Amino acid sequence: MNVAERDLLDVNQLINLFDVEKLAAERMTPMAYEYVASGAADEFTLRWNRQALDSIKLNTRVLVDVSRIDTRVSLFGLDLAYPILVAPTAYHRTMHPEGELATARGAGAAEALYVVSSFTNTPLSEIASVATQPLWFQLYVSDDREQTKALVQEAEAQGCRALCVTVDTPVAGVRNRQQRVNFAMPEGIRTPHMADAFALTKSLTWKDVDWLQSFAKIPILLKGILNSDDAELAIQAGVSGIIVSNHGGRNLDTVPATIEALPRIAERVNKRVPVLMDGGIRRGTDVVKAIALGANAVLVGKPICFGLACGGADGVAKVLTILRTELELAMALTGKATLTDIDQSVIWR
Ligand SMILES: Cc1cc2nc3c(=O)[nH]c(=O)nc-3n(C[C@H](O)[C@H](O)[C@H](O)COP(=O)(O)O)c2cc1C
Ligand SMILES: CC(C)CC(=O)C(=O)O
Repeated sequence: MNVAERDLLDVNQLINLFDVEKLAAERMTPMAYEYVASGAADEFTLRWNRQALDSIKLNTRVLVDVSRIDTRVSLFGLDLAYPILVAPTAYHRTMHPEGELATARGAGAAEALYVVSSFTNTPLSEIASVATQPLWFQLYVSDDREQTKALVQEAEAQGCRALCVTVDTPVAGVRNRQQRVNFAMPEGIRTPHMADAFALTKSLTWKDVDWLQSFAKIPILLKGILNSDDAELAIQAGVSGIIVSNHGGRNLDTVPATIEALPRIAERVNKRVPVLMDGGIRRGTDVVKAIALGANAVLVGKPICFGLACGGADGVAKVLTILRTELELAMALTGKATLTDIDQSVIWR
């Protein structure tokens, strides 16, 4: 049996996103698994992201015509089939030999937008050449601002439709589980767009946001906002969108779950720009909850990595298709035929 056949066999057995992680744990090197699965320090935030979503109850309406469920959403002029994006995650060749190429193919097959990390193991030009759905680019600003400017221009040249500037990582968090396995790039795997994690700048400020906007030709979103005052500053700075994120619990431990931070940020933003959210989204009902509490769309990180590890492009597509299908079922069962119908009334108070 070749790798592709084995991947497919396994992918067909996956029923939900928790199955995907279980199989991935068997399939990945311990180093790669720990890198993906772990959170910072004592992993309170990592757990809270899930617990907070689980603890929200849904309020249903019956006798609503749900024969046509419409999950479409428009973001910055892009029409997406459903409001679930592939979050930017680093180092995909540590998870599957085809790395980011498989991720792009899987996202394409599942009609999902893929946000490509600055820390790819594959040149962006190659990823763009296999992508069949829009790409966005996640930008890490490095100490060398000329390198950063060249990277933005490369992302634009490769057709990326927006930039997600990550603002929650002046340093990576206390990642004890990564330390225990001495996480490092395996021999022969490179990061063509970033020297290494030490190149990240610690001096990123609102001035850099102005600077990026002075030459970027595509919309800029700030990824990693948890504080509504920062959301306000982001809007004053003129950014096009906000991503509420705690980096999947990987940076500062004991910050709140993103679903807890989302409502106050959404309230402050008051629809002036789109608000996206990530962290712990594993079920279609989680997507409904995020939209009800003010998100225009969500992103998923770890499940995509695990899907990739289980079955390359097919695994990525499977994760997205499971989540999309669950979202459609959750909408039908709550009596919400379109995303705009999903408001706070769907949350049980
Ligand atoms: C393995 C891994 C690598 C990540 N790499 C990046 C990255 O390069 N840039 C970035 O902005 N966020 C990165 N993140 C954070 C994700 O974009 C996202 O915020 C987070 O994974 C969402 O939470 P979830 O994994 O619970 O879905 C990474 C997350 C994981 C799990
Ligand atoms: C190189 C790392 C800082 C990439 C990242 O964002 C992560 O591992 O969470």
